[in-house]
Amino acid sequence: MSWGPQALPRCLPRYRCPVFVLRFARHNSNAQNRWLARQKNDHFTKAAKEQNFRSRAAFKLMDIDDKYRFFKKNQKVLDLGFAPGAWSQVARNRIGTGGMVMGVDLLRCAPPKGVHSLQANILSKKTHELIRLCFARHVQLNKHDELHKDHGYLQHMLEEELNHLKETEEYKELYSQKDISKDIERYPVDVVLSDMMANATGVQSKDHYMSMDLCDAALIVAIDLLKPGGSFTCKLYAGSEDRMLENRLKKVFKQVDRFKPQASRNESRELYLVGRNKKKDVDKLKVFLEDE
Ligand SMILES: C[S@@+](CC[C@H](N)C(=O)[O-])C[C@H]1O[C@@H](n2cnc3c(N)ncnc32)[C@H](O)[C@@H]1O
Repeated sequence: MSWGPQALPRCLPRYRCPVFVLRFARHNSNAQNRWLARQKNDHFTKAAKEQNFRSRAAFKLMDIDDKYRFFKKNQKVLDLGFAPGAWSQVARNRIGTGGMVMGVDLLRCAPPKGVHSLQANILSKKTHELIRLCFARHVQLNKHDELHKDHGYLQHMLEEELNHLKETEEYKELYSQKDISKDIERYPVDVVLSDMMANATGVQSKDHYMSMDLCDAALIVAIDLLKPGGSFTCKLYAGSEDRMLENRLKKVFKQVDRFKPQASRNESRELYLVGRNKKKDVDKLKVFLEDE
């Protein structure tokens, strides 16, 4: 572990004073020790290990789906912020081998067996276009290693790939179509999941706003790609604007619920919004611009 100023959270000024750095390092390592001890004794962490899930987060999604039952066999599922991959494992198990799960994450992460993956930033519109093409089966993104070999971060390659795709007939057909009977390609996804979370700064309001931005990005993906009747689940870090987000969801889904899964720690400000039964012909501008 590095103890230099770069190890400090972003919320703190970059003090060069060695005494401050040492005190902070001691405080930080105490917090880490407490976190490790808590993880070691945690029932869900043990159960995740026993059941070969990549993290205890698997139990949150199982709990959510046990209550709202949105997974069905053979669905197409988009898992935003999938790394390390526990939610994708749960989705894969619940939809069976006839469906498709695609995970998207900023981080480089080999996906679980049977899951497609894309290393990209969901805040980029290009990522949304690639996801559509991938689900519409016009591109196969399961060539993870080739795509990532020489470029840790994929944005540059996504742009090249997208420029190339824009010249193909499939792309032109997909984006020029007006025929509503092609809904499968227009709205290729049955379930959108988002467990995205940026690195916490420890400043509550900042963490809340960062979480709101990620939820809004996930909601835009759902408006653009999720089929009518489809379902949506997103994690948020509670704060002053979560009711506004919930209201936006109500313009997109017929049923909207808040849920705190058992595996979510009581002291954590995280909670989940679940939207079911997506409405037809949702107007994005009305969702985001009209009075709440
Ligand atoms: C709590 S983890 C997700 C855990 C995952 N659901 C699981 O079950 O293993 C949150 C993830 O969101 C990702 N993330 C944060 N911001 C993102 C962004 N703008 N685009 C894509 N992924 C993002 C992070 O890299 C991180 O891997």
